[in-house]
Amino acid sequence: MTKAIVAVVYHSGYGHTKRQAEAVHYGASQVAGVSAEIYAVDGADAPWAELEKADAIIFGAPTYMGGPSAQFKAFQDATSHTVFAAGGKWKDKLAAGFTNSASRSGDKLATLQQFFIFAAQHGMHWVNLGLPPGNNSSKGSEADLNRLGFFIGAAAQSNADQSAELAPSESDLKTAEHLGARVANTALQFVRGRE
Ligand SMILES: Cc1cc2nc3c(=O)[nH]c(=O)nc-3n(C[C@H](O)[C@H](O)[C@H](O)COP(=O)(O)O)c2cc1C
Repeated sequence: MTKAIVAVVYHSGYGHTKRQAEAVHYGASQVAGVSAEIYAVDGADAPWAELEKADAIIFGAPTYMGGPSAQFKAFQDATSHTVFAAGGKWKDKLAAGFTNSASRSGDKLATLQQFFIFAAQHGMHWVNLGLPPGNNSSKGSEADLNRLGFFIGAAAQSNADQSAELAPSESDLKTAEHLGARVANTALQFVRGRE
């Protein structure tokens, strides 16, 4: 049976984005034939060998000051040496992204766009969220999948005064699961196609 490896690599300062990352990982792990892995990173100390083996890498970080957290950006910057200059080790892998922040927008789009550019620099193929926007009509609600209305990746919102046990919302976690499953299914298509 065809096997594909999907790696989730993320940073979380206070645990909210960790919960989102775990939901992405869970979604990927539910797809038959996929081995799903999850790694927390903080700067250049990262599982480079494991990431090189993955067919898809899903990037995640909280949005801090309108971009990925500095800890995750330091991980990204380290790939200049460990991945790019080392021979384009991530070329033709799949990529996707997710982010979480306190405000409903909070400039999360800037973080996801930054991940997209980062993936393109490595020659990776970007997988978008693939869900219609939720909660954008009189019949919508906060329980809708993709309630924040993103297309490029998965977004989550965590109230600034709530701990990671309470936020992000169930709908945001389900949206994250959807992204993980979508990337996993797409990774299987790519692996089968290459075979
Ligand atoms: C340094 C810093 C900068 C932040 N900047 C933003 C921001 O630009 N937009 C926003 O909506 N929330 C911002 N927040 C709130 C966090 O995104 C929010 O608390 C998030 O849930 C933290 O995720 P974490 O628990 O995974 O670290 C910021 C928080 C910190 C600590």
